[in-house]
Amino acid sequence: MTTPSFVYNSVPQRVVFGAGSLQHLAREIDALGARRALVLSTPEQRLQAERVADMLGAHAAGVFDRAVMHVPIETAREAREVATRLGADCAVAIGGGSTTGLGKAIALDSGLPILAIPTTYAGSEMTPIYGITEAGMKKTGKDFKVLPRTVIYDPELSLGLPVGMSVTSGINAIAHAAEGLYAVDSNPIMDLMAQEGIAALGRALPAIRATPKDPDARSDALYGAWLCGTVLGNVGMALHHKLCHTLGGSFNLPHAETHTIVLPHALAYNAEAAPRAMERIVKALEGSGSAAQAVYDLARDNGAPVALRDIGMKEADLDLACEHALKNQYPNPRPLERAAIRALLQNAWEGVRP
Ligand SMILES: NC(=O)c1ccc[n+]([C@@H]2O[C@H](COP(=O)([O-])OP(=O)(O)OC[C@H]3O[C@@H](n4cnc5c(N)ncnc54)[C@H](O)[C@@H]3O)[C@@H](O)[C@H]2O)c1
Ligand SMILES: O=C(O)CCC(=O)CC(=O)O
Repeated sequence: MTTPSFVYNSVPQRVVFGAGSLQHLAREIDALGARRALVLSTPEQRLQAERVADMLGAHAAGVFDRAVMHVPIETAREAREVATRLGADCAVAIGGGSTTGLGKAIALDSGLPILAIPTTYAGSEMTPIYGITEAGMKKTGKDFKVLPRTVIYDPELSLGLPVGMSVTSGINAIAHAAEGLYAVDSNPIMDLMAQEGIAALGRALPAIRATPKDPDARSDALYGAWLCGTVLGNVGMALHHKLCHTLGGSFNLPHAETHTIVLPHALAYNAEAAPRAMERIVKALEGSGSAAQAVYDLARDNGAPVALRDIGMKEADLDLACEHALKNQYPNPRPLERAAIRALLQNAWEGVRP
């Protein structure tokens, strides 16, 4: 096989990886040239945020603990005001995609550098993509100002991530890599990262289910999340991400669970149009059937939800979801066909194995 032509953009970002790597926080803040860090978290992770602020000592400007999913504009404004009032010259985001997303909303406005400390596998820390919700509509955009300058991946911080959330968050990460493998602007470097990322999560999730505090499995999962997040940040996403964005944004479905349920069906939809991508997914997951089945089995066998009806989606809303998904055209290996997408949504709602 000859190597195809491609464009690859490399972006400067520093990653510090390993159990206990949070101990290097002060050094990393110093390397950013920052003096006063505003620490961000959700209310649930306030204690972790306070620990981070304690480690920063005089370099902590304060803790803002009101991050919530999908970054409501009101929260973003409040956090921006707090950052200005406290004279922060850097934001430290400890948590999942919601907290990193809040840091991005501050950076978008002020250019403040972000140091991200991810504790889920969503992968936002590796992307220049931001999302802000205003008047019930989530808008996303891309700006390199919001890409965290430094990321500290410390698997010890995710030891307490509940098993259910670990599995769905891990499959959210797999979705980034899977769609990266058939992206219009894919490239061989991202393909390598995608396959390696899927394989790491495919190994890690069952191990986490068996032993939630297994340090090696947590480390493997975070490594996979890093690789998959990098793919999301570098190449364009397709039908699957569009569907999840619609289902999350318009029907208020939970983010990682929605990804987990929809991915097998989106892969089945694209299977014939993207055979090489499917082969790589099957290989990474050591599956015996199709890529769609391998992802479905990973979810089902590890206790994750497999049906949209089980996470609050109404059957009566499937037509509207289909309309939304067809509204804007976007690249996808298989053309967007109304009847087939409606069938995909029905299958995902019922939770049938593709
Ligand atoms: N911009 C991007 O590139 C990108 C990528 C992926 C996801 N996202 C966004 O991120 C959001 C979802 O992020 P998420 O799935 O990470 O969920 P989340 O950040 O909302 O976290 C879910 C819950 O888990 C808690 N939590 C996180 N880590 C924990 C830990 N180690 N132990 C115990 N509890 C923990 C959080 O405090 C929160 O209560 C969505 O809004 C999504 O759109 C953005
Ligand atoms: O930051 C966002 O809200 C958009 C990117 C995103 O959520 C990626 C995903 O669907 O996992």
